[in-house]
Amino acid sequence: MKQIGIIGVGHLGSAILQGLIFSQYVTPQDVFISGGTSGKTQQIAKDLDCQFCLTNRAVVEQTDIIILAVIPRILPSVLEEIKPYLSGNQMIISTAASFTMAQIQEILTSHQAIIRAIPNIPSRVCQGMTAISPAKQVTNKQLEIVKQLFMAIGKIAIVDESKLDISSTIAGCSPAYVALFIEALADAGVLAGLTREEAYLMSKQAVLGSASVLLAQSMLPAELKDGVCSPGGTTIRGIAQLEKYGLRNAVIEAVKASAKIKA
Ligand SMILES: NC(=O)C1=CN([C@@H]2O[C@H](COP(=O)(O)OP(=O)(O)OC[C@H]3O[C@@H](n4cnc5c(N)ncnc54)[C@H](OP(=O)(O)O)[C@@H]3O)[C@@H](O)[C@H]2O)C=CC1
Ligand SMILES: O=C(O)[C@@H]1CCC=N1
Repeated sequence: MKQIGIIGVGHLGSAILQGLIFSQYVTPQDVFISGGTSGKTQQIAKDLDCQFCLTNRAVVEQTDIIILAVIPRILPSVLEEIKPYLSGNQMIISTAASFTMAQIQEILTSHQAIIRAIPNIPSRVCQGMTAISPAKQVTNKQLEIVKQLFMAIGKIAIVDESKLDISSTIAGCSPAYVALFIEALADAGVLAGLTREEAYLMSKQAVLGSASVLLAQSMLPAELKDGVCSPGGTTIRGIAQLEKYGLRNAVIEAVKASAKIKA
């Protein structure tokens, strides 16, 4: 069993932590965590019965795999801080969006085992999606360990680093887009008289069920849409309004903005 470190236990770091424990990929006592100055990390360690470290150095000194889940602005200082304590066979996994492998390597210089992995918040309940891009120097054995780790908390895709920004948007940012859709759907239900509780249950379960049937039956979204739209029925009237108000274009523009695509 490997010891896992998580440096930065905010929204994403805590989702990875909970997912890894929930999946029984690790026992809580094999996870070492450190955070910022808010005191939240100590509380999380207490709640989940994992090991709280006062310093990032202490995490590095006790673990084999180190997951960095601090915001990109803080990442350079954290990399500088841990660099003197890294040994050759430790794996560094950076979850930072838009912080490139070259930028990490420039700071860590000789360290070889570096992986960029962009998971998402549903990892918390082992329904995550992680795009993984290893440095060229990462061995097959090391990559297999990283794959197993993220497969414990969801699905994975190994991609070239050139595809990591767009993967991070499609899977990493999209839970926020989907939450907006669910909220809007529920708002409409409340407008028509459902209670907030009824509206959220119905809209959340409809989105979950839709994604589940698409995945389970390898169904195309268009097939699901066509199947729901009865001839002359209620759904097609709603679809026409979604097209009128530009749902597709709004989503495409959102992705372009998140991924900084200029097309
Ligand atoms: N949120 C998401 O859905 C996703 C995020 N990511 C990436 O994950 C990373 C973290 O994002 P997110 O979780 O949203 O950010 P948060 O702000 O929620 O979490 C960052 C955490 O870093 C801690 N921290 C601050 N300074 C230090 C330090 N010097 N050493 C150790 N820990 C520190 C903070 O602790 P404290 O609270 O105590 O200050 C905080 O809990 C980013 O790089 C982002 O690009 C990638 C995919 C999805
Ligand atoms: O908003 C962000 O920058 C991070 C990266 C992907 C999802 N959240």
